[in-house]
Amino acid sequence: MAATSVVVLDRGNNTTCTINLHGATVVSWRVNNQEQLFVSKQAQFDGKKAIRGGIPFVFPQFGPWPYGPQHGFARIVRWNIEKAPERLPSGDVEAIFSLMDSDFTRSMWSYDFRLTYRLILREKELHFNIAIYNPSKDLTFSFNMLLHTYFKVPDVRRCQITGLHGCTFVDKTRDGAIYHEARDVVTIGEWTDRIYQNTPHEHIITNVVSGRKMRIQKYNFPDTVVWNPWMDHAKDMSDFGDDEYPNMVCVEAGHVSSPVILLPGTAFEASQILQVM
Ligand SMILES: O=P(O)(O)OC[C@H]1O[C@@H](O)[C@H](O)[C@@H](O)[C@@H]1O
Repeated sequence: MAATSVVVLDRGNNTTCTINLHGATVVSWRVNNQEQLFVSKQAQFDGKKAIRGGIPFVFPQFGPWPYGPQHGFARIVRWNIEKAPERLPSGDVEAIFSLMDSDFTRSMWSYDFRLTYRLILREKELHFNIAIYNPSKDLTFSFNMLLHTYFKVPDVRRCQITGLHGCTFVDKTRDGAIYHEARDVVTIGEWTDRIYQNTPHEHIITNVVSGRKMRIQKYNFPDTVVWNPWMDHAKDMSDFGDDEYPNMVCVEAGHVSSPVILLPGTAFEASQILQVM
């Protein structure tokens, strides 16, 4: 892809965030030169499919979709730069991306919409503010949305995820059966694909890169999806190495168990903060 397809937020001190306009996918977040996100060595950047890793933006559908591609169209279309990276008085760096309906999106989903995605890079944090506006005078639409974050980890088997105790979850590895999470912390040792529902605002993942912890804070994202394809399902993906599954965990803030219903002339906002602890 052309160099202009990538936008870099540079806070200094080797702390950067790189966004590929294809899907407004965050493809790198470095804190003091340490990469925090996993991107597969086999990820494709040809602008044809979603980028395998980083933070793909899932909208307006989560999962298979009869009218379009899995996880919707937002991750496979080119977004606009609404505001190029700019340093704030605090020293933090902000950029804003946007997406609106086009012939392509209306061929799958016949609604007008305005989506803005504001990113702020702080010293050890990355902030995500999302707003979706329904400009119609009379049509209501509904959608799902999710930030499909791939965290880089040295060994997923050593990670613990907090904040899921007591939550119900849909287990996609067991035909969508519903269970109750009894564990204080969730660990991963097999193919995992779960939609935890009504989760709290905060999760912590232990043993991410450099043995540190990652804090996830989320607002207006009632669900948390936890995914790792493990060995067998890694093989099913052409853009994911067979041996890469130990080095990633997806912990995804989403609004996916129930749709967001957006009345004409109204907006929906959601946000996430990632923090290296
Ligand atoms: O291969 P995709 O379309 O990027 O999806 C990856 C995974 O994304 C997860 O969020 C889903 O829960 C999984 O079911 C899915 O396999």
